Amino acid sequence: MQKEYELTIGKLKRTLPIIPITDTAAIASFVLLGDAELTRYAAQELAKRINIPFDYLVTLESKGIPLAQELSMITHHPRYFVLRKSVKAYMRNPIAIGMRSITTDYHQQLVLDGCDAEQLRGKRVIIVDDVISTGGSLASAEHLLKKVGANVVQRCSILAEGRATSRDDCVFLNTLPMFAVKNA
Ligand SMILES: O=P(O)(O)OC[C@H]1O[C@H](OP(=O)(O)OP(=O)(O)O)[C@H](O)[C@@H]1O
Ligand SMILES: Nc1ncnc2[nH]cnc12
Repeated sequence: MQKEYELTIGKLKRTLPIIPITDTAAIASFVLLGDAELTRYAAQELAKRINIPFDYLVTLESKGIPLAQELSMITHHPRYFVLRKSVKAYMRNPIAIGMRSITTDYHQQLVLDGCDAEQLRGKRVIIVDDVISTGGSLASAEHLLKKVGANVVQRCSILAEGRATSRDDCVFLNTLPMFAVKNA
């Protein structure tokens, strides 16, 4: 099996290791955390593609957080919200729903602090994440936001992977293929 994948995002290039995630499938591992240069550049490029007025960006713990931070500042929206993957003791009236994503083989949850939910009610929000793959994380985020009365007006990510590459309801900067594990 191929060991690495050469990713280009505009003027930047990264070499991603190809990592098996099941007996039959592998992904090019795109870990944004720690890559400040790519985070800022991707946020600048996504900002150019946001084509609708909005009140808040919303992202998912964890790899979406630095991207949402940069994008919030670039678009002059100093407050953004993070959907967490566990309930924390400091949350007030947390609201949780189930979630599945391609990188995690167990059922996870997505959690919104109740105070954040109050602020999001009736607002126009854009969901931002680093990668959309099965769409499971995005679907759960959207479900949770609708449940609290927020209006999702756009979805954006740096990359669309596998089946998400044909989605026309998300803005993304490039695509990532999935890989077959040959000796499966
Ligand atoms: O479309 P999906 O199949 O749901 O995959 C996309 C999700 O997977 C990644 O998160 P991950 O679950 O790896 O968690 P992490 O960001 O906390 O590492 C990524 O940041 C997305 O949120
Ligand atoms: N290729 C990838 N790398 C890291 N996290 C991911 N989540 C979904 N696809 C991913």
